[in-house]
Formats: sequence, structure tokens, C-alpha cells
Amino acid sequence: MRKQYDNGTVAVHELSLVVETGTITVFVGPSGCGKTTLMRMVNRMIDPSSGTVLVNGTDVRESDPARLRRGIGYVIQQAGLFPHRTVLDNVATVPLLFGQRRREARSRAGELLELVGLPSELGKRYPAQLSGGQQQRVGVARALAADPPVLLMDEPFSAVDPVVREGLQDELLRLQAELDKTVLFVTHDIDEAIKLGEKVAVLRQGGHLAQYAEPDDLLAEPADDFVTSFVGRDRGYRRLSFVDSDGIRTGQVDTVRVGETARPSVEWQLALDADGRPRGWLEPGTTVSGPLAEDQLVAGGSLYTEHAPLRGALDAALSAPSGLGVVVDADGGYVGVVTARHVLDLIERRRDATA
Ligand SMILES: Nc1ncnc2c1ncn2[C@@H]1O[C@H](COP(=O)(O)OP(=O)(O)OP(=O)(O)O)[C@@H](O)[C@H]1O
Repeated sequence: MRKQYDNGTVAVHELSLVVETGTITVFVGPSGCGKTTLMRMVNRMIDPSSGTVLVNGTDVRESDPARLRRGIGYVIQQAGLFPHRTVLDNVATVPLLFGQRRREARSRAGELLELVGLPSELGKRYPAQLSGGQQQRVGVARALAADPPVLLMDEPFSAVDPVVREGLQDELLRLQAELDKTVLFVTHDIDEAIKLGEKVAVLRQGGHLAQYAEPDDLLAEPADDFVTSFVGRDRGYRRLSFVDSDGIRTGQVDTVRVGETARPSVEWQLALDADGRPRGWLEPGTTVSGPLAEDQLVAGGSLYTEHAPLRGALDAALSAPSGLGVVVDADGGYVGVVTARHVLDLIERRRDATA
């Protein structure tokens, strides 16, 4: 399909692509490359100049717009909530519009708030009384209220800080594992695209499709210079997100307990809390008199949960002051340590094995 606006701007140039049902497909590209135009052609807020959009095999132009949009949730940046309605009524908007009883709609809205990770008490507040990340979750809950099979998400997380953003991304992946929606997700952040997309469509100016591939393939074999520059210089490192850590060597390190007496050592010692979770490092040569307190510790690096992809293991090693990445189990308990050398050895061994 193609979209040329009245002023002559070609926002989408002869784009043709199929999105798998029940998966997250991410559209990524620089500002102005036609991503929003594309989303809006799917729910008929904009009509294509030529070509067709099929949803479940039906041309959207043959569907009644109100019915069509009921089956397609739309989440946008800044959430776009109604400021004078409570959070609960915001979420219940569409079901009410379609004649559901107020009591039922509100009770379902309360369930949806919990589903997106918000306490239902927040339902009584107005949008301005929530943080940006909470508003974004309400936006997702509202889009899910009509239980649409298709969700359009247009830069839904770009207005929040990186930490909140990561939480929202994790939440979306968790929800998707449960709900199996067909999600079309727009972003200009390649890291977000790679994390969320089962397939990623890279667009360039004029809505040209530069590459449509699974994230790992995109990083391994960018189709051209544009995609190469877009996926960035760190793509070798990013690709480790898709590499398993089977067979990685790990080691052990001396541990001490916070609140107990620690012996001086010429080695780094890892401090654990009473539940065996890492709290930080005791630097070599530190003398401790009396029970070990948290303020005597050097902050640790990122933690690597065992069996997670290799990127986390390398990051843990590189970010630890001791150079020893801390490996934890699913409950956060200390398991062992991993070094950058261990990660590189594993990569080399695998390369040798396939050569
Ligand atoms: N109503 C309109 N009339 C004319 N041109 C438009 C209109 N809407 C968008 N455009 C132009 O079409 C192109 C694509 O816009 P679109 O909003 O789809 O891009 P985008 O990739 O979503 O951008 P961003 O990442 O900045 O949101 C841009 O050049 C834009 O200026």
C-alpha cells in the first residue's frame, strides 16, 4: 500500500508486509519515516492512497469503522487518557460505549488494572495524580478493555524514563505470553525493537521497508548500510542477547555475611544478606572491626540470572568492581561468579566447534 498526503508528502511508499497473528511485530525507523501513518491505516483513521490493509483476511475498508476499532486497541505516547475521568472510568470507556453495564465495566476495569500491574485502588484517582509510567499502564489497560485481538502501540513507552520503560517492556512481554494478541508496536529505539519484536520491520524515510526479519538475523546480517547504521555499532554485543549460556564456566568466590564478623583478605569477598542474596563487595585489604555493615561495601555490578542469555553474563562481569560477575538463581540467591574471560571462552569454543 501507499500513502501520499494532500500536500504531496509520500509517508508510505509501496509497503507490502504480512504480520503474524498472535505475535509482536515492531516497526522501527527514524522520525518521519511513516510509522504513525502506517498504524493509522490499519485502524482506518487514515485511508491508504492505494493498496489495501487486510485484517484477518478482510479489507479494512469493507469493515464498519466503529466495529473495526473495537477489535483493534490503540495505545499512544503519553497514554492519551481523559483528564476529567477517573482511571477506572478511563479503562471502562469502550465497554460502556458498547453498552456494557456500568457495574460490570468497572469491575472488569479493576481486573485489567491489576493485570497491567497497578493496584486497583488507583482506579479512583484522576490521570494527573499518577506517574508517567502508571498512566502508560492505564493506557494499555484501556486498550485491552474491549479484548481486541489486535493492538496498535505507537511509541507507548517513549515518554518515561529508562528504568520505568524497561519495567513496562517486561510487563508487555509478560502480558503477551498470557494474552497472545497480535501487536503492532512502533518505536524509534532499536533496543526496544529487539527486545520486544518477534519480527522487526526497519523502515526508512518515505515508508520504505529496509529489512523485515527476526531480531537476531537483523543484527547478524543487516541488509544494507542504512540498517547497519541503524542497528548501530554495538550490534555484536547486542546479539549476545540471543545467545544462550549453556556450558559456560563459572567459579566461586569467598563470601561474607552482612552483620557477621569478616576476616581481612587479599581477595575480593562477596557480601551476602541473611537469605544469601548479594549485597556488594568487600574490597581486598579492608579491615572490619565488629559486624560487617553495608556502608563498608563497594556496590556490586549487574547480577546475572543463571541460564539467561550471554549478554547478561558479560555485563555482570564488566560492571562488577572485582571483574567477577555475580551469578544468581531465579530467587536472587548467590550461585557463583563469571568473568569476561569465561564468556569469551564460550564464544570461542562455539566458534571452533562450528568451524
Ligand atoms: N496530515 C499530514 N499531512 C501531510 N503530511 C503529513 C501528515 N501527517 C504526516 N505527514 C508527513 O508524513 C511523513 C510520515 O509521518 P509519520 O507521522 O507517519 O512518521 P513517523 O515515522 O511516525 O514519525 P515520528 O517517529 O516522528 O512520530 C512525515 O514526513 C510527516 O511530516
